[in-house]
Amino acid sequence: MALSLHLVASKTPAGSGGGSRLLLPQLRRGGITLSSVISLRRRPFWISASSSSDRDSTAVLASLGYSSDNGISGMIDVDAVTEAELKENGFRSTRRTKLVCTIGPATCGLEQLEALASGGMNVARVNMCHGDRGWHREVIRRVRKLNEEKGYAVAVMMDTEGSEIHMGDLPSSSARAEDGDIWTFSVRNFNSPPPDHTISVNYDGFAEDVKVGDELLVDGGMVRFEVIAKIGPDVRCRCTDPGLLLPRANLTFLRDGCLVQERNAMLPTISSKDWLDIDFGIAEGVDFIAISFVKTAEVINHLKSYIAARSHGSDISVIAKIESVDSLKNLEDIIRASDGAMVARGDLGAQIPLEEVPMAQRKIVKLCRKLNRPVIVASQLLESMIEYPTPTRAEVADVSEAVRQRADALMLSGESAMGQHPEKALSVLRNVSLRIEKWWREESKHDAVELPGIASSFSGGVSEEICNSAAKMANNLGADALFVYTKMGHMGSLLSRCRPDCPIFAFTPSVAARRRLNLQWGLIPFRLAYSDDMESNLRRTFSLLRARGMIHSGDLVIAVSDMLQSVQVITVPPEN
Ligand SMILES: Nc1ncnc2c1ncn2[C@@H]1O[C@H](COP(=O)(O)OP(=O)(O)OP(=O)(O)O)[C@@H](O)[C@H]1O
Ligand SMILES: CC(=O)C(=O)O
Ligand SMILES: [K+]
Ligand SMILES: [Mg+2]
Repeated sequence: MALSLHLVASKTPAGSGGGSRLLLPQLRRGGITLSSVISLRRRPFWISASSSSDRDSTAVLASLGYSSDNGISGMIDVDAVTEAELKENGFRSTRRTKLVCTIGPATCGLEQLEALASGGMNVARVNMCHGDRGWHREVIRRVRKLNEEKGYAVAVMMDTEGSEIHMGDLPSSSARAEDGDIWTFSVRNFNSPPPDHTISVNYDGFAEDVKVGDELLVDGGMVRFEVIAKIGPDVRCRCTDPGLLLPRANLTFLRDGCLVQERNAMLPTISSKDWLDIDFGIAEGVDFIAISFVKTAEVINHLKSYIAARSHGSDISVIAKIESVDSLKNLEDIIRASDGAMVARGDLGAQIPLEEVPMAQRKIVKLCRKLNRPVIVASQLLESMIEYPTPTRAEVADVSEAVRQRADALMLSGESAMGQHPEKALSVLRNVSLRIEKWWREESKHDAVELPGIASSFSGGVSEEICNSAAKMANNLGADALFVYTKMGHMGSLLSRCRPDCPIFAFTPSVAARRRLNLQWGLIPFRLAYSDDMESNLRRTFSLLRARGMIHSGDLVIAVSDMLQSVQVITVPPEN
């Protein structure tokens, strides 16, 4: 199909020498209202520029159809935190890295949830390993209630238990294993809490699978035991690396220093309990389902068909947790099949040598960016803050590195679920993200990451090219913001993938798409009904955002739309 492009300068400001791209920033600073439209296929490409006296700009706006209302009216939805941040700091310095908080006993109350929401939590995660469905239902409903009543836009992620081996509940919230202590790991069913120094294990084959001499790792090696005897359903172990035992902690075992994996192959990635949890998640309308211990792309495809059949049009994103050797082997296929990925460093560090985890993280983050899937870096980012009010310098360096790698999101686990300082931990993530992002921009480190074409259709290819060009234009012109009108969020994600210097305002008519966009780097999602008349959309958006003090006349905006597949460069006009 031939694309014909026409360039028409509709009006040239006196003395400006025309509307060349390099002149655009000067034109703007010189008080010139300038707009250009590049439209592929359905419209000619044209650029117009005018001086910014009110009358002239009004004339240009009128020529753009700005004065005609197309009948769509109503409000724009933006969350309370974003609005406050935009007003306070101006939108250039809004946070680009998104934050996920695991909700547990320390944060499940309405007030605590609100403190996290107002502290910048973009996604609340509930881990189905812990608590019962009633508990999780209550948390999800509280988050929704806060969204509805207080104007937050926190998305909900449900994380499946998976069928890996883990410990059962403990008589209290934690127990300490000391060096040389003898503990019994048992597959017996205990009706009440197990006796002292005894831990129940969820997998019936456990006692058969382990051998005397094996090393048993709790939580990826936070505590270690040596198997010293097997007596029927009981496995007696001696503690070799002391530490804290937490309820439902994951168990792995090593034989001659190597991970024992046979049993993994026997168990399904999604257990029968997980399927019930997934039904629960669909019924509660969660935004993301994170699948633990993914081994292949098939399981993701299967789950996505299942969700499509059951969720009646509502769209739930499936996040693949990369936390096993198998998932690393099939990484690209898994990420292609999923809607996003999580670098689940906790369990990953139990399956591969710890010193390999940073490389795996980097590889996963890069690949997700290439394939345009949001990626979350998770586990132990601020582990010491479970207990202490300030992080270690090493933890801050770790968070900085994830931000520098431009991961879409960072996640708190125990720090927010059961720690002493959930809000402080969140504020550390927020402050470090802001600082490192600012540093990155000051250094003007435009990414050298090569973004391969990923579209499977011509139209998809056009969207991709438009977003790549728009992001580049925004960087080169020093634009204040990118605007993207995106029905399902796809164009929004393509822009996010470019990691441009300016923030991306994403307008979508869908409440669910808006919440999902919350997981993606640099996107500020708004809900807005819009028409296929871009000029009118822009006029409305400008007036709605200007009225709320979120943009100002004179700001340079690059607008992209998925309906027209167009790019427009426009200066926010003065109020009429
Ligand atoms: N709903 C909950 N109820 C009680 N404790 C919880 C809950 N959610 C989390 N926790 C506590 O917080 C700790 C960290 O939570 P998180 O969900 O990140 O566990 P994890 O073991 O790292 O994740 P995963 O099980 O997915 O590998 C858990 O070990 C548990 O002690
Ligand atoms: C988050 C998670 O599942 C892990 O790190 O293992
Ligand atoms: K889990
Ligand atoms: Mg895990």
